Amino acid sequence: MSSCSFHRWSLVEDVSQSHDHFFPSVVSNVHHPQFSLTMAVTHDQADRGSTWDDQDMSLLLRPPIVRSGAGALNRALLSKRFPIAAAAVSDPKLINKYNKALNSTKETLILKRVSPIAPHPDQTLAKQGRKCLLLNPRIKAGVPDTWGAVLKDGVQKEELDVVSYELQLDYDYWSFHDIMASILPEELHDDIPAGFNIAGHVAHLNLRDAFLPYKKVIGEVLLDKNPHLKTVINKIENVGAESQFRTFQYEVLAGVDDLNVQTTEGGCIFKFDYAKVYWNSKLETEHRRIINLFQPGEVVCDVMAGIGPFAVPAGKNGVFVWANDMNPESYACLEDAIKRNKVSEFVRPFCEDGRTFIHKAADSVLEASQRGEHATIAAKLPKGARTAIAAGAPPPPKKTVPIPPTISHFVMNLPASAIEFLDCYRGLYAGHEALFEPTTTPNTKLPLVHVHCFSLKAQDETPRIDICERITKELGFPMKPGDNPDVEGEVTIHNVRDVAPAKTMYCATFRIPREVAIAPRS
Ligand SMILES: C[S@@+](CC[C@H](N)C(=O)[O-])C[C@H]1O[C@@H](n2cnc3c(N)ncnc32)[C@H](O)[C@@H]1O
Repeated sequence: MSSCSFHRWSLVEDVSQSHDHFFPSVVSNVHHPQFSLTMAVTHDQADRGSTWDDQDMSLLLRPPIVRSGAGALNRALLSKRFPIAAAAVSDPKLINKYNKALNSTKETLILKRVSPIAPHPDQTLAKQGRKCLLLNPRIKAGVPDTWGAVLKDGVQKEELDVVSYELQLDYDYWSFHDIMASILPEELHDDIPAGFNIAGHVAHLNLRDAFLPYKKVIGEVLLDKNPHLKTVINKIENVGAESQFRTFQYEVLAGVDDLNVQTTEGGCIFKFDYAKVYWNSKLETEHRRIINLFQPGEVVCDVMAGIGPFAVPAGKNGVFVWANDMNPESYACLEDAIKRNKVSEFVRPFCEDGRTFIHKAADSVLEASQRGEHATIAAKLPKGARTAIAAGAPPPPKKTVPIPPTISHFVMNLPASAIEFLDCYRGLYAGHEALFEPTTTPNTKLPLVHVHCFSLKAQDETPRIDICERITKELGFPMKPGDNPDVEGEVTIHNVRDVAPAKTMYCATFRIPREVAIAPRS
């Protein structure tokens, strides 16, 4: 019954504008078309016999519906008052005792970013330092049936008084998602933009057509709710379709038109103009996964290195990287990142077509090794050495790390077309088969290739078969899905991320088959 009265104010106050999804169980007594969804949830909750916990309360106190998303953002309209009850304590010293007690019975208002302890709603008493505890919305000031034992007891002892309280929540309180749900039409709620690509201070959206009428408001709210952002842009053309370097056309939705960003990934700093080079913060996990496959002292060839999110952190780990990108702007940023992150002993930048670079890299690594090129690194200091050096002891001699003759890994992250570069591995080590097992001690394996690609999003074997067929065609050697890339002809396929409802980005890893690597170069 208590929830009835609660419900009544909800109706009076909210129905015209509400999209409140959660009401107490008796809501099913009310006949209103808006409540059909509500009832399903409510009954489920009644069945579970649950109380209004933290999550329920935040879902209960929703912002008003302001369907003005296509116009200017009017922050003032996002303010709303909620009539709730509060337990006013007769003596401020009692506030902690009752806060604890009412909290344990879930009778206080538990709402993120809102303290349940507030000044007394009566201004005069508030000025005297009187305080109150905000209560769970199911508790009504004038309805003792809704009070629990702690409240009843406190009132009886005259230590508490249950009073009406107006809780005001405004634009600053609501989350981005709350505000979007308030502003956007209901049919868009399932797909409210989330998980943007963020580069430094820039958030990059890729809004579906249905969201375009609301794009400016979306941009503004995003800026308001993310103080570290200064610019929100939206892609206006298809990535890759217009630029071989994977840059894109954009419009600024909110904030300053400045795409010169600085960001960190893998413990390294990158500075770049986001309009001119490729960067995708959603690939951080994939970058880390691949980097973790490399051993210090190995050589990696990053054929489409971009500004170096694989290469530069790998270099920091003591991995030699031949890093190439055909985009001169990316090359310039890569050079900058190498210097900025002090990895020039390990990372070498190149700017050419990956197709020609693959053979050149194998040759140039071999030549560098034969010339005895190496990195010189500071030796790891034993415990206490720093103090000894500071006191005048000579520092330990630097360590020399030789460049090995062969490449251990090739990375090819150009998912739209990298598979089409695989024919370039034919003849990679033509005339140099003695560099690899079984001739070598210890056994040197042929390079692993990690090639990114797109294929169908599917749970079955379809994408794996599709990818292996495409690899087979380019290599001229039969390749099939498998678990162990050390078995010649087997390809392990890692699901990187979904990029569209029916399209997934994968990474296929395989060892270059001997026959392919030692085939004569054409
Ligand atoms: C998807 S981005 C990946 C960049 C980087 N590896 C990363 O993970 O962020 C692909 C890169 O390939 C470069 N690229 C495009 N065509 C190329 C080619 N033929 N040879 C070498 N690089 C190429 C682009 O400039 C772009 O930087």
